Amino acid sequence: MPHLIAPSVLAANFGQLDRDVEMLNQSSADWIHVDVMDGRFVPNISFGFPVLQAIQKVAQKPLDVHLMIEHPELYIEQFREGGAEIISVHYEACPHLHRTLQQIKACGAKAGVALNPHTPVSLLSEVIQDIDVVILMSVNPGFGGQKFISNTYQKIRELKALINAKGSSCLIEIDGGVNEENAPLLLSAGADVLVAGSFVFNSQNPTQTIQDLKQITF
Ligand SMILES: O=C(CO)[C@H](O)[C@H](O)COP(=O)(O)O
Repeated sequence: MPHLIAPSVLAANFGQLDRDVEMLNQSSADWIHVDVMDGRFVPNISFGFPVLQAIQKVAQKPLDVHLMIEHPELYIEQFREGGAEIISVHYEACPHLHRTLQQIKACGAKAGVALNPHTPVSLLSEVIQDIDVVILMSVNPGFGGQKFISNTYQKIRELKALINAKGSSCLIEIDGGVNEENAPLLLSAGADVLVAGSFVFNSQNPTQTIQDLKQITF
């Protein structure tokens, strides 16, 4: 499967969100990554339902919603109604992860689980067959523009081995500090989806930057 690119609108210009989402529509982006932060699970607050709905009105690509929130199970249906096609919750925020994954699937979305940098992939061993996407955080969640954590390469290889061992079809998504230098290494380690925020939106030509990420061969 060719790899997927999911630009993160966390790094977009919120004063011109329509314009930036329209740029993503016209680009070779595959998904639109939407980071929801509650100021409790992570030390930052991004946005919630009204902004998601504003994105949904314009977006013509699947919305990949990454919930960096406590008690995500309280809001799954609302995020689905807001247009989320992929809903990812954090392993660290879900004491009843299996139940939360079933809840996400029951409302018709793809189910994702995100792991903080310190969380081992082996903890997913009993649920990997129930997961559509694992997000490996390659920065500590909460802020865009941080430095990539290089331990991620090893985690990708471990996760790939777990996926293969269990016969899962789960995708591996990498989120945080992705750029043109680490992207080929991430893909060769086994990543399927690359999230990129600052690298895309802070570039001179975001459309071209997305195209460059999409065309990486390794
Ligand atoms: O989940 C996130 C932050 O918690 C962002 O999606 C991630 O940091 C991407 O931004 P950048 O590419 O700027 O690192």
